[in-house]
Amino acid sequence: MIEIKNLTKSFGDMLVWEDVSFKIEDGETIAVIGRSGTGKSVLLKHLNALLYPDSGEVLIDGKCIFELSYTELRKVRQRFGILFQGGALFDSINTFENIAFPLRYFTDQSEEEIEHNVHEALDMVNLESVGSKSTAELSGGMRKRVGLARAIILKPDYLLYDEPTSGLDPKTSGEINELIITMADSLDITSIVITHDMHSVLEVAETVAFLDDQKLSWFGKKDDMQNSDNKQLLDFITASEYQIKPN
Ligand SMILES: Nc1ncnc2c1ncn2[C@@H]1O[C@H](COP(=O)(O)OP(=O)(O)OP(=O)(O)O)[C@@H](O)[C@H]1O
Repeated sequence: MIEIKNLTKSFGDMLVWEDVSFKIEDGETIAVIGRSGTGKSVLLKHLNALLYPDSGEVLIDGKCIFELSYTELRKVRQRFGILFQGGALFDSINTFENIAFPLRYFTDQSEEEIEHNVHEALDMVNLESVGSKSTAELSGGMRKRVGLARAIILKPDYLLYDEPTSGLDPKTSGEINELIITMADSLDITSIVITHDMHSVLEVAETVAFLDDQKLSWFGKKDDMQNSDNKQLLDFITASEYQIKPN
C-alpha cells in the first residue's frame, strides 16, 4: 500500500498543493485528475521520491520513502514502472534495446533471458514484430506501447502513467485503456494514472483523486463522482465530453 500523508509542496513561494492525504491500496487503479497546472505530475513524482515535499510523508509498505538511504531508495524505485507522456524512448537505439535497457542497467540477466523477457513484454502490449524497428518508425500509439513494455520489464509493483492517452485518436486511446486494464489484471499491479481524459477515467479507474484549488479537492470511488456536491469536480467532469447522467 502507498499512503500519502499531509503532503505539501511549493516551488519558491508558489504553493502547488497542501496537506494532501490519501491511500492507494495494492492492486487498485487510481486516476489523478485536475486542470492543467494543479500539480498532478508533481504529485506523481513524489511517489518514488523524484521530488521531495516541503512537509509530509509517502509511506510504502509503512516506510517513509523520503527517509531512505540511496541504496534503499534505488530498490524502491525499481518497484515502479513509469509510462512517460511521449513514451520517452531513446531514439539512438532500436525498439528492442529500448525495452531491454532497464534489464541491462538494473539486472545481470543473460542475453537469452533478456531476449525472452523483451519478447514477452512486446507480446503483452500486442507488438510482436517491431523489435528491430527504429523508434522513428513507430506511430504515437506504438511509442506508448513500447514505453509500456519498457515500464513493465522489471515486473514492477506500481505502474505510473503520465497522460497515457494524450495526443492519441479515440480508437488508439481505447486500445491503450484496454492495455492499462490488462496490465492491472494480468500483472496484479497497482496503477496510478494521471489524465485529463474522462473516458479513460471511466474505463480504467476504480478510485479518483481530484486536485484543485491547491489541495486534494475530492477523493473517492469513481461511481460516487456523479453524486458528489463538489462543484469544481462536477465542472471539471462536465467540461470534458463526458456528461453526467441525472439520478
Ligand atoms: N521542477 C519545477 N520547478 C518549478 N516549478 C515546477 C516544477 N515542476 C512543476 N512546476 C510547477 O508546478 C505546477 C504544477 O505542475 P504539474 O506539471 O504538476 O501540473 P499538472 O497538473 O501535471 O499539469 P498538466 O496537466 O498541464 O500536465 C505548475 O505551475 C508548474 O509550472
